[in-house]
Amino acid sequence: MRVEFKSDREFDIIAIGRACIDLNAVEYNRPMEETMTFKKYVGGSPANIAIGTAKLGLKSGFIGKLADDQHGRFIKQYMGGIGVDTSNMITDKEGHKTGLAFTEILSPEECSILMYRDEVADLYLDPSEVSEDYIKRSKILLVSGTALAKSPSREAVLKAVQLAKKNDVKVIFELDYRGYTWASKEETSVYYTLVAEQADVVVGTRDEFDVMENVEEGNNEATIASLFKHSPELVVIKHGVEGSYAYTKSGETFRGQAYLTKVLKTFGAGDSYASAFLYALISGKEIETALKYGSASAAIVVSKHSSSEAMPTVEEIEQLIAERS
Ligand SMILES: Nc1ncnc2c1ncn2[C@@H]1O[C@H](COP(=O)(O)OP(=O)(O)O)[C@@H](O)[C@H]1O
Ligand SMILES: O=C(O)C[C@@H](O)[C@H](O)C(=O)COP(=O)(O)O
Repeated sequence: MRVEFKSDREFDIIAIGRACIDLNAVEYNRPMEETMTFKKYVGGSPANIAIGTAKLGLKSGFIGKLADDQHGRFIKQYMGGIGVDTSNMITDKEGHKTGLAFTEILSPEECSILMYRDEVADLYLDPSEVSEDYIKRSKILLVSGTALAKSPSREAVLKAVQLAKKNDVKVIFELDYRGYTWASKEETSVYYTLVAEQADVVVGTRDEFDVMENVEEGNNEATIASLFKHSPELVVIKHGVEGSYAYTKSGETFRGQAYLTKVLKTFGAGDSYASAFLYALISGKEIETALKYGSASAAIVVSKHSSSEAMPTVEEIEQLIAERS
């Protein structure tokens, strides 16, 4: 089965949410307390996806708010340089800061992220800064769940979703749960459910769907039974190295196997997976093939040091799939 997109759109994908900085431990396989050097990359899940899809040759754009400082300027310059349209990346004028994510790589399997996200510019995106003229030029609006964590970014995203639906732009909801940013899991559950029920495609890990449903140890069957009563036509549930499942409203289930690789760190898997999965869907590939693209892209990124800069090309993804078939 394939997902249909409007063909007459200038942009393939416009992402909305945070564009931040990742500071990845240069000396890894040790606790962060013993790490003295960090390498700077652009980060933030939706920014990583905009970059990942641009590297795959899609026309991508971004709606977000950047700090008026060196980090904000670096992010805009880097994303523009990769080919992401930055015309709707607004510069904050109220002194808010760029979000920072320090990554700890204790071992390839034990990674964690220490986030500095107080008063971050991205959560100050205002609804008045979301343009219908921009959104309606795209096939997809990619919404990051973290952008729903606080007002006014929350209302900006809700407005963007309304405008996307009005203009037949497919809404892809990446749950992207970052607990640190939210007041409570109850609150997350309310806003995740609100947007998931309006989205066309919902993507997340099993744990993230549990947060959305406000349950412990939920199951995929219950998740899809509930979501398919509403707008979603496709739900993708990721289970880490055990792979992923795609469920369609018409009743099909597809399984994507992870491609085992020499892992350097585990973060970046989700964003690289989403980039290549969406690339394949937009390119008209079957869902089963799109799962392979997502898994191969993730396998490449977990074997490298960064999330954004490590995003692969189509050739690298196709080569890995061919080698493993
Ligand atoms: N250690 C790993 N080795 C290879 N592929 C992986 C690994 N971890 C995750 N992946 C791939 O990345 C996808 C997304 O990973 P997951 O950990 O579920 O998401 P997230 O990074 O959003 O938490 C998985 O479905 C799998 O294909
Ligand atoms: O999303 C962030 O703010 C941090 C990311 O930039 C970081 O690279 C990361 O954690 C990506 O993780 P993923 O969800 O496993 O792709």
